[in-house]
Amino acid sequence: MSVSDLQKRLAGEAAALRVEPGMVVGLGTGSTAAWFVKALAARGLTDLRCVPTSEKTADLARELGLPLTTLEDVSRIDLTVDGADEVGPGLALIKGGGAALLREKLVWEASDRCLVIADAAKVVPVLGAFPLPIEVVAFGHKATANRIMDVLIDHEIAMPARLRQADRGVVRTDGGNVIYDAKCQAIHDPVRLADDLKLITGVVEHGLFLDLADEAIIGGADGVELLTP
Ligand SMILES: O=C[C@H](O)[C@H](O)[C@H](O)COP(=O)(O)O
Repeated sequence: MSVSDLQKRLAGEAAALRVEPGMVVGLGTGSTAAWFVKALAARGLTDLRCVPTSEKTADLARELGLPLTTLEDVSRIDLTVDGADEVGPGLALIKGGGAALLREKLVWEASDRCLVIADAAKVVPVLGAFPLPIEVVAFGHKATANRIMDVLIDHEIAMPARLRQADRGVVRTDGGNVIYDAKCQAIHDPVRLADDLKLITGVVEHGLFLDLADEAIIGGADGVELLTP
């Protein structure tokens, strides 16, 4: 197992210990969240109800026997545990590397507590080295991308956002949208960028998760470290 996988696993296992019987739990998406899901299933807690943030996580949870529910069927979620692509100052995050940002944000915002789990390399002094995912409605997405570019230029970001592609063509999210990844290098004003992106018609969501994480468990060389905003 690679060093980063080991650190992701440590963080996921530590997070699973935070879950108590009877809780409604939000299950994040990605390789780190998958360690959490496996560790949670291994605890065999009773009366859990789990809200997955993607079809992929739902498949894994189902396979491991975790009881699933939906955001429509629960009024609140007690605790959501999820990974991140970057963890910046104040626990500002970039998420969406796995294309699950919209469902993730919906689940996070419905949660009483959000716990982010990551390996040490994800902790950064300034957000933006990881390309910022922006989820866009497929209809007219090139026109929307032009308007995204205008906003990026206003934020002194010169690189155009790129339509995310995979081996099988353009990536579609679980909701059928497409993703543009913006190489920002450094996001100096994440709050203003988040607001400006949300004002563009056709932008469904972006991967800036600001003021949402209550705590982070970071897996490192010497075990886990806890971070708070
Ligand atoms: O859309 C995916 C999510 O936001 C993931 O939580 C994020 O990309 C981190 O993934 P990983 O744990 O695989 O690095």
